[in-house]
Amino acid sequence: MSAKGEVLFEVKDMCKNFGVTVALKSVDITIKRGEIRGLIGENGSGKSTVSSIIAGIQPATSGEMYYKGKPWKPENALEAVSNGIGMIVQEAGTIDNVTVAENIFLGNYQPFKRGMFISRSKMNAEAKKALDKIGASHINPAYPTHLYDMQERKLIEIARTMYNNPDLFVVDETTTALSQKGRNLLYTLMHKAAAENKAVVFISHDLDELIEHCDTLTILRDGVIIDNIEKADYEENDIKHKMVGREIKGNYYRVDTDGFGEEVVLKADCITTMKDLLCFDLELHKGEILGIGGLSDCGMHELGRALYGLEEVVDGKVVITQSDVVVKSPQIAFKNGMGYVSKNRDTESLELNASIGANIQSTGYKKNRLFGSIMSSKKEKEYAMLQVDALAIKCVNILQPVKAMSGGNKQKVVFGKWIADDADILILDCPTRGVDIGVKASMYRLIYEMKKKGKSIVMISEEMPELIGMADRILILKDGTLNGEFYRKESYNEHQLIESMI
Ligand SMILES: Nc1ncnc2c1ncn2[C@@H]1O[C@H](COP(=O)(O)OP(=O)(O)OP(=O)(O)O)[C@@H](O)[C@H]1O
Repeated sequence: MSAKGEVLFEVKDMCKNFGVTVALKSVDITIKRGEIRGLIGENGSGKSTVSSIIAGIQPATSGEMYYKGKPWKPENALEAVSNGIGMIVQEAGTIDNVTVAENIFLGNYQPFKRGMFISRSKMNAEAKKALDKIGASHINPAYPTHLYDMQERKLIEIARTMYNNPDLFVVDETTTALSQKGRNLLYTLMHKAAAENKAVVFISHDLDELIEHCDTLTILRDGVIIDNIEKADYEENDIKHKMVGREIKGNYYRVDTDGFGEEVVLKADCITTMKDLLCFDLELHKGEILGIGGLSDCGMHELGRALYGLEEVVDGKVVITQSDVVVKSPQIAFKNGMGYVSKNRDTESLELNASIGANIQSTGYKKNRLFGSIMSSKKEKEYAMLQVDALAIKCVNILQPVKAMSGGNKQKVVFGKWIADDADILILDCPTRGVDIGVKASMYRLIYEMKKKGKSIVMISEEMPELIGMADRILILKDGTLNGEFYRKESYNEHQLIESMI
C-alpha cells in the first residue's frame, strides 16, 4: 500500500503559451499522497491551465511531469482517466441531449455491449451505483441530462470522475456551481480520497473553504508559482497579498444604510412557473438593491429567469411599471431597459465564439450607432475598453475570442456588458461567481454606483455575506415561496436570515 507523504505527482519547469499569451512560466509543483492541495490565484493566473495539462486535456509547451515515479505525457484525457487521474472541469462537462448514464460512461460503453447492442438496463444499473457512491441517489440515470439543473449536472460529472476511483482527483472551481449540500458532498469525497492516501488538487476562489479543507496552498500569479504554504502557516492577509501582489484592504462592501425610493419599477404579481415557483410576489423600487437568498434549490435562480422573461410564467405576470410592459421574453425585457447576468454564463450570457469586444458591445447598439445601422467603431471600442479597464479583464486585446478566456474573466465580460448598457433594472444571478477577491471589490463598487444613479438591482446570491454586505432589503425563499423579509436599515441578523432559509 502506498504511504502518506510519498510523492505522487511532479510538475517540473512547465511552460504554456497560447500564441502571445504566456499562461505558465516555469512552474514546479510536487503533490504528495494523502494531501489536499489548494491552487489559488487571480483570474487568469494559470490554475486551470496547469491542472488541465496534468489531466491530459491539453499539452504543455515545455517542461516535464512525473506520475507515480514515471515520466507522464498523456495523449489525451482518456489516457489520464485510465491511469487514475480524474478532473472535474470548471465549465459544463456534460452533454444535454443524452441520458445521465450515457454522460457517466461517455464513450466507454464497451462493458455494456451485448453483441452489437448496448444493454441500457445494465448501463443504467451501473450508473446508479456511481450516483449512489457519491450520495446523489436522487438523480435518475435513465433520464435525459437536460432535465437536471446546473448543480445536478455537476454531480453527474462528479459521479463520472469518482466511478473510476482516481488516485489524483482534480476539482476545478466546482463549488460555485453547487448548493451547500452539494459542496458538503464534494468535501466528503475529497477528504475520503486523501484518507485513502490518494491526492486532491482543489481550485477555488473561496479562501475560507481553501483554508478549511486544504493541507497545502500553492499560490499562482501571472503563471508563476509565488509560494507554497503549509496549513500551520496559513494567514489570510498574507495569502491575499501574495495572490494579488498588493495589500487587499478588509471591507469591500458598502457601509451606509441609505434607503431607496418609493417608486416601484418592477412588479411580479403572483408569478407561477412551470417548475413550481409558487405564487411569488415581488416589488423592486427605484434605487434599490434587492437581495434574494436561500438554499440553492429554493427557486431563486428560477425567479431571476422568470423576472427576465427566460422562464415561462404560467400564471401571474412580471410588469415594468413605468411603461406598463409585461415581460414575456428576454427580448421584451432588454428593449425596455432590463439586463440579466445569468448564473449559467456559457450557455445563457455569452457568445463563446465571438470576441470580448463583440460580447460587451452586444448591449450597446443604440449608444454606439452613428446613423441607421452604421456603427461607430471608435465608440464601440471605447464602450468595451471602459469595462475591460474597470474590471481588469485579462486579455491580449478585445478581439480575443471569449472561449479562450479563463472562467473568471468570462464572468467579468458578462458583468461588464450589462454595466456598460447602463440598464435601469438589472437582474444579477450570482454576479461574482468565480471571480477573484480583487475584482469582486470592483464589481460591488459598480453595483453600488448603479444604485446611487437610481438604478434598481435584483441580486440573487448563495453567498450570505455578499447579500448582507450589499442589499437594501433581502428576501429569503424556501421551496419557491417567500419565507422572510429583512431590511438593511434595521440591521441584518445573520442567524435569523439563515434560520429562514432552512
Ligand atoms: N485556449 C486558450 N487560448 C488562449 N488563451 C488561453 C486559453 N486557455 C487559457 N488561456 C489564457 O491563459 C491564461 C491562464 O488561464 P487559466 O484558465 O489557466 O486561468 P485561471 O487561473 O484558471 O483563471 P480563473 O480563476 O478565471 O478560472 C489566461 O490569460 C487565459 O486567457
